[in-house]
Amino acid sequence: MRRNIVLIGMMGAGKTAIGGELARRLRRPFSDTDAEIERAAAMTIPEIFARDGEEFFRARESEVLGRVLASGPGVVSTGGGAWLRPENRARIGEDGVSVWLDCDLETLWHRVRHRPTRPLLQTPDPRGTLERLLDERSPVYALADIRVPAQRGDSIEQTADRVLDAIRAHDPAILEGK
Ligand SMILES: Nc1ncnc2c1ncn2[C@@H]1O[C@H](COP(=O)(O)OP(=O)(O)OP(=O)(O)O)[C@@H](O)[C@H]1O
Ligand SMILES: O=C(O)C1=C[C@@H](O)[C@@H](O)[C@H](O)C1
Ligand SMILES: [Mg+2]
Repeated sequence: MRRNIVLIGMMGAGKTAIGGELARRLRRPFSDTDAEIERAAAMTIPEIFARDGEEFFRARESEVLGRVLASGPGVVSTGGGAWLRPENRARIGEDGVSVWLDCDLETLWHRVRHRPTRPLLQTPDPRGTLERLLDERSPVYALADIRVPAQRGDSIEQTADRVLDAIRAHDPAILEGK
């Protein structure tokens, strides 16, 4: 049963912000896998990357994702890399509808450039890194059930409206089911 609404996409696309808005509107529990990992580890994501490495983080991410999907129906915001692992995509497909918040490079860069909270962007050329990640990942994000454009001109409320319209068009039962 496709119970959960699962937001995927690049860092800065708005998964956390839009996910919280959707959960409030639908009165469903909201989970953010990055926040759950930080809470369980009592460390920030940059600290986990620095101490234990990306592979360790990815393993925790898959565990947390499985746990929050099983506890649905809810709204789940994933970390930007979660959808890239085939096992995570399969798990999301079993228990949720995947929604790609598709955001352009300029908007992403505008949102993430002043934040030191994304370890993958701690490179000599963070904008170039962001662009490369966007190019590499977009074909994989495109495997999501639903794509919603999420550009800078749109408010969080407008993008949340678009997500709900797109889910309704895809399968209205997702919004009705408890
Ligand atoms: N229209 C908008 N849609 C989404 N986010 C917006 C919008 N306008 C401003 N923002 C801000 O942009 C930032 C979006 O980042 P957010 O943390 O939601 O992205 P994310 O996809 O969860 O990234 P990550 O993968 O790093 O967790 C937030 O600070 C949010 O408040
Ligand atoms: O895009 C990514 O790979 C990441 C995005 C963030 O949400 C965090 O999950 C972490 O910084 C990695
Ligand atoms: Mg987030």
